[in-house]
Amino acid sequence: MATSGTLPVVDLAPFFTGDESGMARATEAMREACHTLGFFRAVNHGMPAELMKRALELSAAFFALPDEEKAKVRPAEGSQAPLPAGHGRHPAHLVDRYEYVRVCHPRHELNLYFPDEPAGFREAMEECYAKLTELGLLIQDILNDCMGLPPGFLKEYNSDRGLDVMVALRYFSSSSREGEEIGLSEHEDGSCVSFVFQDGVGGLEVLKDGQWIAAEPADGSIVVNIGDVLRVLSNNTFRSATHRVVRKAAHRHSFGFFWSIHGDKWVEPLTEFTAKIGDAPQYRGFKYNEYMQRFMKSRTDPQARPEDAFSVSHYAI
Ligand SMILES: O=C(O)CCC(=O)C(=O)O
Ligand SMILES: [Fe+2]
Repeated sequence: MATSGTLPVVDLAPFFTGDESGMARATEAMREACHTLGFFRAVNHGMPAELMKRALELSAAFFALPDEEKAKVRPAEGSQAPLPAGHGRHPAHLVDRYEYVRVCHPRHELNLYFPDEPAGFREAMEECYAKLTELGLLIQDILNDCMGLPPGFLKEYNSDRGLDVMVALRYFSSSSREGEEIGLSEHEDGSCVSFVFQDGVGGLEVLKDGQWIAAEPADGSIVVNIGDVLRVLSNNTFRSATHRVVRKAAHRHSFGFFWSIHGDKWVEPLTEFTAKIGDAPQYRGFKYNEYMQRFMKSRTDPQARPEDAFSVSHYAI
């Protein structure tokens, strides 16, 4: 399989030109990547390279503002919002070293804290959100095929876009002090599927067979990874790989987009991966909200010790 850096590459161009045999090849490449690594690099994905570059530059300009400016879009301490939009930083007790601006769907009432500065940042974020949503729909359809599900199954199961979230991130440049190498600690994503585009600095790494492999930056491409929801639905056929970000000599900027599901949805291994093929389910079912709350708490709760970290294996049978 083609690789760029170390990730498998999936060329989505055929889905825009209608080339049937190209679509079949891309679907096969995606299936293989989801089975073996849970990560791939999408190219010709429909998201304009100019937009990604502009959004990354504007986010860098935002993060370079003095803290008083960034504080204007920071939710109040103790905000009750489930996913407070706006500016924030890694929890102080963690080894992680990053800051972020989180936005929900542009029409969502949680977006109370949306930066006005620098000029054009808000518009670029909204454009990215819209384009990533289109890409999410396309990838979801292809994944539906990869999983051998009835046509339109995932689209119907996951028809609510209210919990999707986009995050502009800045990881702080490395420090010479020991124990401070990490930008974002190792984790699996709680999404259905996640999307990342990044500047040229690098630092995203994926765990494969006990080895960290670098997801090197490649201009214009988007890193796509499987989250825990698809891992459970597919009864572990699709991998939701552990990944992390290590700090580099320069600040690193990236955008993450997390394609989620409605909080009331029930998540359990689908019969296509269990009864219909004579396999036992490897997870018991759960309501997505319950999982998400525990997942978020494990990543942000100041009391949490790393060894207490919650993961989807909590539901493993
Ligand atoms: O910034 C990145 O490259 C990855 C971010 C990530 O893994 C996450 O936010 O879950
Ligand atoms: Fe992640």
